[in-house]
Amino acid sequence: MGIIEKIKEIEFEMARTQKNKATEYHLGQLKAKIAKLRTQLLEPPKGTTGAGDGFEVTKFGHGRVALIGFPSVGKSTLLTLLTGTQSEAAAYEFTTLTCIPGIINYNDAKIQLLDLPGIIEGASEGKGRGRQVIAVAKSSDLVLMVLDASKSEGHRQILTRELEAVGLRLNKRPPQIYFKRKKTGGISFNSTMQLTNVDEKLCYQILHEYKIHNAEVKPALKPSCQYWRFVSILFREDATVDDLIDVIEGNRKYIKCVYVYNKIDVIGIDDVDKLARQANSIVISCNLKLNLDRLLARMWEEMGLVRVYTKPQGQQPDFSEPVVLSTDRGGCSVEDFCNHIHRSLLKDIKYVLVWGASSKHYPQRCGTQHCLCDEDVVQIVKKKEKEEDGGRGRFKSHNTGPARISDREKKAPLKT
Ligand SMILES: Nc1nc2c(ncn2[C@@H]2O[C@H](COP(=O)(O)OP(=O)(O)OP(=O)(O)O)[C@@H](O)[C@H]2O)c(=O)[nH]1
Ligand SMILES: [K+]
Ligand SMILES: [Mg+2]
Repeated sequence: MGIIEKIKEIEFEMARTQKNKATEYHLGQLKAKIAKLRTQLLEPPKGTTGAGDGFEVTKFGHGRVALIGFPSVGKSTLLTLLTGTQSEAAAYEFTTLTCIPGIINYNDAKIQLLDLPGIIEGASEGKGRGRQVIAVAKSSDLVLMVLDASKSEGHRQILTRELEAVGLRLNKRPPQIYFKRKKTGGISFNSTMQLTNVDEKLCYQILHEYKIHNAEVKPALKPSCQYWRFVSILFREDATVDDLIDVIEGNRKYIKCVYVYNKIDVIGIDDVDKLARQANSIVISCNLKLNLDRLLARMWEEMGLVRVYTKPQGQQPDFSEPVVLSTDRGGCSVEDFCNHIHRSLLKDIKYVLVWGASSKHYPQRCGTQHCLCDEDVVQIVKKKEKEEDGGRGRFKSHNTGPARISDREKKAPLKT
């Protein structure tokens, strides 16, 4: 029996099993079984790397966004509109067959946008080009799930399920469960609060499930797994069985997702209003070029991008080319900023001067752990270098609290 058939069989068994206190352990075990099979399914066939056939696109710019959706929802039309790169759009399904990259220039940053073939139910099991598309989604920093506003709401659930099946978790943070394998010492199970979903017995049962798996199936694949009998687990929140399995599997990817409802030109205003009010959703029309600026602003926000402008000592800030950091990836502390410029810079730094929303006064003298905000200006003061004008920057005299550097100030010369 193939892996997919095995998954189907267990799913069938789960559907038949009543959900109650008595069956809770059995259901938990079945869930772990499915998770293990899905992980096996993700391993590329022997002798291949997994991607291939036009889907290998080099990362570029300050972040990567993937367009995921059913066929003919308008993904290619959207890519062409936002990036200027032509991606063929047509009224028939599966017009796009590979991954087409484009670049969005926004706020002095470059965002890589990827157009992809449409996916359908069963994509996670390899239907169509589902597996390749999902692999690209996993490599991105943000997923735009493009939906046809005139079609069934069920599409959103189907796609979410397909992505979940391969270990993608949308708009969710990793479970607060500490999980560590040990070489000796048995299993220690602790929690910082009352647990309502998982108890010690269920937890042991799930672990047991994994031990058996690793004894039977090539332990060489994951050498560390032979020690899974010895683990320490600490629940820091009232997590579920699914959360526990996610932590044990350890290969989940937590990605933000914005649901983009396209083609609102063909539905009524009441329906548009309903869709627009849903969480993590935005409504657009490619045909009427409606709301595309809002979509860009939303992408920027979700990616947590932060522009930092450098100001050399005694000179005007360089507003032409920011250092772009991300709060989600890599962080946006002064240390991250310095590492971005040059790896050896950090050890030479005495402190930095910061103007902008993150500083309490203008300029603020900050250490390397200070967190920077979008559009801050930073001057690096190295060891043995003298502080310029003793901090009497032009912003200081009329500072009234945290504020962004305005466009007017960017254009005006900065007195130093
Ligand atoms: N009414 C309307 N039609 C649109 C809109 N955006 C795209 N379309 C049409 O929808 C059809 C499909 O557009 P595509 O951009 O090819 O869709 P896709 O999602 O890339 O499709 P596949 O590559 O086949 O998965 C085309 O006929 C477009 O003209 C829109 O905002 N409103
Ligand atoms: K199409
Ligand atoms: Mg297309």
